[in-house]
Amino acid sequence: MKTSERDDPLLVSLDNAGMWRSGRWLVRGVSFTVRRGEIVTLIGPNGAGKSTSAKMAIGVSKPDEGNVRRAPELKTAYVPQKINIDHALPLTVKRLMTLTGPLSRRDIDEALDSVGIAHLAGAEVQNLSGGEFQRALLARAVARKPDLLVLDEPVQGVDYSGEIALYELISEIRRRQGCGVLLISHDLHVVMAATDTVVCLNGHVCCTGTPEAVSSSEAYQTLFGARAMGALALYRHEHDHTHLPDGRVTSVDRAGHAHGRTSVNPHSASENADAKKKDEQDAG
Ligand SMILES: Nc1ncnc2c1ncn2[C@@H]1O[C@H](COP(=O)(O)OP(=O)(O)OP(=O)(O)O)[C@@H](O)[C@H]1O
Repeated sequence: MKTSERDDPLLVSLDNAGMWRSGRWLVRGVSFTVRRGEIVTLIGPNGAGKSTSAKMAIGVSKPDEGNVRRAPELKTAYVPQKINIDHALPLTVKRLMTLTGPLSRRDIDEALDSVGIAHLAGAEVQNLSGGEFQRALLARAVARKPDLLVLDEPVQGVDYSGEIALYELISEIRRRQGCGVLLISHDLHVVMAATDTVVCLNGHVCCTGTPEAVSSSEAYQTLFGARAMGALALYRHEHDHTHLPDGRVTSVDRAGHAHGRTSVNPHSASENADAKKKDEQDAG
């Protein structure tokens, strides 16, 4: 369902949010919303401000301009990009679950079961595979039954088939718990198909849109397998603006005339290698 058609309760909304640190704008003009039951994916090159925007969304960081509004008593769970674990100390999966706060045995068992690793409760965290580790982190987050689940690069260190399985799991968690999901993706072009809204960041919101499943692409079916077509979607976006040194952007209309304003443009998803090349140039 498109975001505009939704009337589910609003969990968080960013309105022109910006953060100033170390003498520069890390991000500026960031606006998006996440509603209950909605999956919003932030994409963008390294350093684009994805984590910064997610941190403003959950209230870990305060915006220096603009507004961030959260639903009253919003319960968020955040799975960060990096977790420092001292591998010199033995740590079981079960213990990892309660490192940041107590949980009942039942909640632990249910959460591990829901992500398919109940059998690894007593396993040492340092021996887990990439996919198992990400599942353990997910279990720790969902055990607290959040309204908003924020996942920073949840498929890192996971191969494509593991990535597809994790995306299916995230969709299932959203369906079962009815929470909103804010996902940060490491990939500029492939997002989980269940994503309702993609927000492309590059210091500001470059564009937003709804991804469409690419079922006709033979190349992608070969690359990811038929099952992937249900879980992944390509996201094509065109950048039609120039970045200004103060963090603002100048948009350019079809006739090539420049306008000094922040641009937010909706685009649809489809396969396009040229767009990929252009994004990588923009990212540089
Ligand atoms: N507290 C801070 N002080 C100064 N600069 C910061 C701070 N936090 C982040 N940055 C910088 O802000 C920019 C955006 O960082 P952020 O982590 O949000 O990017 P990202 O899009 O999540 O990147 P990646 O894909 O590499 O994880 C980076 O250039 C980063 O170095």
